[in-house]
Amino acid sequence: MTDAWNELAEKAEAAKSRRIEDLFADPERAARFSASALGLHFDYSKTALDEDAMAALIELAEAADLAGARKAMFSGEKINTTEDRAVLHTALRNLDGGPILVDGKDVMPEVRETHDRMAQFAEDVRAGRIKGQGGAITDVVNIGIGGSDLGPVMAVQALAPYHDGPRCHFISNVDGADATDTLKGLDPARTLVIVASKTFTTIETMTNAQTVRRWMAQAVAEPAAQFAALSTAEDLTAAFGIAPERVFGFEDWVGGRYSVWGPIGLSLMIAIGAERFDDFLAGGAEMDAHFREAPLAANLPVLLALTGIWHNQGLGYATRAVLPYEQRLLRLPAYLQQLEMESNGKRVTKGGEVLERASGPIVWGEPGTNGQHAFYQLLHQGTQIVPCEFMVGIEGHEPELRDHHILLQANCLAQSEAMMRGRGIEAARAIAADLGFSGAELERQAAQRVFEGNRPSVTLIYPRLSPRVLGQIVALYEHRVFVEGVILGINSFDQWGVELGKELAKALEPVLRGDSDGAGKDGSTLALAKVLRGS
Ligand SMILES: O=P(O)(O)OC[C@H]1O[C@](O)(CO)[C@@H](O)[C@@H]1O
Repeated sequence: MTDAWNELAEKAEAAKSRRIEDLFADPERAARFSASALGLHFDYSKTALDEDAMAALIELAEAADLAGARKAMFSGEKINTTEDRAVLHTALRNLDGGPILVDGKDVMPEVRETHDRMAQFAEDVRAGRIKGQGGAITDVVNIGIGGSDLGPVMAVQALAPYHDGPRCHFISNVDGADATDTLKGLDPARTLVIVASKTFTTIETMTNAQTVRRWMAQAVAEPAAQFAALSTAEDLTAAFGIAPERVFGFEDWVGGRYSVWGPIGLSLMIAIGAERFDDFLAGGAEMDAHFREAPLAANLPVLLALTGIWHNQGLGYATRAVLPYEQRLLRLPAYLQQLEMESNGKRVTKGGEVLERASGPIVWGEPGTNGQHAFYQLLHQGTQIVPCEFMVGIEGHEPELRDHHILLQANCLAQSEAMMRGRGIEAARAIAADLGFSGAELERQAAQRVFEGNRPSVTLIYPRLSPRVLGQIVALYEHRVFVEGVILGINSFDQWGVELGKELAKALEPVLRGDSDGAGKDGSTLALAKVLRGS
């Protein structure tokens, strides 16, 4: 691996003196630095990558035995080594596929059985065969956090044009404002509550679940009868009082941030129906097949990962902006934050050695065009370089508003063009002169209008954002994170970094209630607690 990393460092050093725009002297560059599959088109030509750098990146992937790691994941090996678990979210979308063995047992019959039970339940709710105590279900409230919230919330919003079921709402934050504002206006007697928690112990979710049950109890005789649960912990769902036929279980080989494909996706299934949910799964399965079969140099998740490695570990750019030009992908950046940062934000390798390089970028973003009127100023002229990932659909869902869509696409392309080309001092001077400035003032005004350019971006183009296309995109990003993790040598499937804060919060509760003096706590924490207690 060291040789491959050294090789990459050399290529990155060489690239620093290169202007991306100049690489387009090669008329074939856009074709050679892009790839298409399954109707998706990924363009990475507006980066400083050249053939040599690409070869070094592919070599890095090969040196990390990406092909072997991929095979291990898909075949149910326990690649989550700290928790001794297989990683098989791909099994949840393998409905038409063959057996997958974990500890010698085929997991597919149970996956299919749970999927079919979910589908029956979802369709019964949608058709009014499963009712609330005041009539047909009009609203569904999903209570969950992290992976038990972000996947469904992102997908439900992304697929709004396909909703024909009850309205879906989401409560995640332990801030009582979330439950209060979400429940306002809902009829408890016609609301289905889904408690989504892999562990069924997460404090935020359990606190919200108790609160919502009390809200429900004020209006109906049997509040628990209007609850369902999605969890691996069936003993705890029973203790909460949820009937077994309303519990949809899954195994520990589904990581929270990879769980939208199974029971955690129930709210999505109720919103869009079982058939369309299956299209979403089919899209994910198509991406799985592509990831397994396409050669590395034409493999979309691999290419996305390699451009990520190039920008973060190679060139040292600390953050990455995800910029979907699709308002319905409003929550995709938050979803990807968890997917990428909880998976790869690690300090040591699988073997426990401290990482020698950055473990992954800070991922952030907002839909365009809104972001253009907010933070793009820094992307264009700020002193830090932020590689951008643009996303845009060939078509929207509003054919009657085609003008809007063309404007959206034009803005998306204009931004990546502006980032790459910038605007030199001569052009800036001409603008200042046109505005009537001269002499020293002209120079001062012109300097403000210079864009250095040479800022890298990649662009993903997709057909209309249908359930199938969304499935492809989500699986694309999952595998991208996997590839990056393999190259870095880390375990992308545990999340020990979230534990310490949870433990400390538990210990601080009595301090904030005034039941403990917080002996052993630092001075700042005690002083802040005192201010919060108002004493
Ligand atoms: O589904 P659960 O067990 O409630 O966990 C919710 C989230 O909390 C985390 O464990 C992190 O705290 C995430 O990995 C997970 O998605």
